[in-house]
Order: sequence, then C-alpha cells, then structure tokens
Amino acid sequence: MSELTGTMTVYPDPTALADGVAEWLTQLASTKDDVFTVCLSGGSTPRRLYERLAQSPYREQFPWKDTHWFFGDERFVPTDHKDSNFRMVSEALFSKVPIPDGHVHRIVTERPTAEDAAADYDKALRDFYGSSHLDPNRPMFDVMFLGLGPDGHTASLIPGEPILDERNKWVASVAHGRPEARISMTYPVIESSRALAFLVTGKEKTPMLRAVRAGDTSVPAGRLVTSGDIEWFVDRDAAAE
Ligand SMILES: O=C(O)[C@H](O)[C@@H](O)[C@H](O)[C@H](O)COP(=O)(O)O
Repeated sequence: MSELTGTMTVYPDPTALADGVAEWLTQLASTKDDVFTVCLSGGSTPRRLYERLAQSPYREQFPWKDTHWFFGDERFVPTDHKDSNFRMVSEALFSKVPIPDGHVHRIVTERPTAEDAAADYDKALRDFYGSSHLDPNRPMFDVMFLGLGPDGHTASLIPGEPILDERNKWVASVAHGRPEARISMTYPVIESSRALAFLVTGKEKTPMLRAVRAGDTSVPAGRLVTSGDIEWFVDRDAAAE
C-alpha cells in the first residue's frame, strides 16, 4: 500500500484554488537560489492555475528567468490543435509572461509517430538532467503538477496501458489516449520530484480522490511512490466537505 496521504488544502472553489496554488508555487520558487524546474499537467483544472500565474501579483513576483518548464504529457497532435497541452499553456501563461528562450521544454509532436516524439523527449530530459540515472537525492523537478481522472489516471498513465509497467524509459507513447494517442512521462521520472502537486476539483473526483489518498494501488495514480512532498490542492466539491 503506497501512502499518498500527503497534505491536503481545501479551497472553496476552483478560482480560489488557482490563486492559492499560484501563491504556493511563487513562494516555493522564490526560495530556490538556482534553477527551478516545474512540470506541467494538462486538463481544465491546471489551466486556471496557469491563467492566474499570468496575472498580478504573481506575474511580477514569480522568478521567470530562473525557471524551466516541462510537460508531464501531451496529446499526439500539432501544437495548434485544440487538444494540445502546449497550446493550452501557451495561451494561458507562456504568451503573457517573460520566459527566457530555451526555458520551455515542450514535447515536440511534429514527428512521424508518437513513439518518435516520446524518444525525442526522453533524450531531451536526460540531456537536461545531465545523466541517464535518476538519483533519488537529486530529483529532476522541483514541482510536478498532476491532475486526477475519474478513472484514477494521472498524466497519461492510463488504466490498461503498457506505460504503467515501463520502468526504463523516462517517456513513452500511449496508444489509447483519449481523445488521441499521447506521449507521457513514466513513473520513474514523475516520481523524481521534490513535490508532487495534485490539482483536483469537482464532485466527480471525490471517490477517486479518497481512494488514491488512502493508497489504492489498483489505479495508476495510486501506484505513485515518492519520498518527496505530496500536496493535494482540492476544491470543496472534490473534498465533499
Ligand atoms: O493531458 C491531460 O488531460 C492530463 O494529463 C490529464 O491527466 C488530466 O490532468 C486529468 O484528466 C484531469 O483533468 P481535469 O483536471 O481537467 O479534470
């Protein structure tokens, strides 16, 4: 049983959650005296956070020049496609704040196959990390943002997909993503984070939120194992309070 209890902060609604997490991330980033690395999630809940970060006071306070941005997963679509996570984050955040060139590390989907795109990003991560061995004492990310699907998926660690058993690759393709094939980080690299920050809103998530926090390893999110911090940022509906 892997305990994912962590710390849960309950906000009245998704708007308050976005502001609270923006504050948390800004404070965390400001304590780091060197490069700060954030891995982003897709989904509607994280989008509110990205939009809030682009507004005052975070727009002025956040250390954009010291931060590198990564993607935990991506849909295998062009970057101008409505389902692209990169497009979503670009519209919500990247286009509105002063991020230095080379600090956004997107999953390049303009490749012949999802497998090619995954292999490219796998190499890019290893190059950035500077090694092909993930040292538990040197996590790759300061913060890994994760959503939670009603079926217990997170990133594109989707029930029934071979990626759930992938322990060597850092990035793999997911043939049966919804609505398209996907590219996703695997467990080892997602777990190589100082903090896993789950963003969960809505009544439909309540059962899975409770199950995963209680350590239900029958679903993908419940199988995450980390020595880092676990932060649950949820709204009142998801917490069913
Ligand atoms: O690319 C994606 O869509 C995410 O990787 C996915 O794992 C998402 O985080 C969950 O499906 C929750 O999404 P919501 O927060 O929108 O419910």
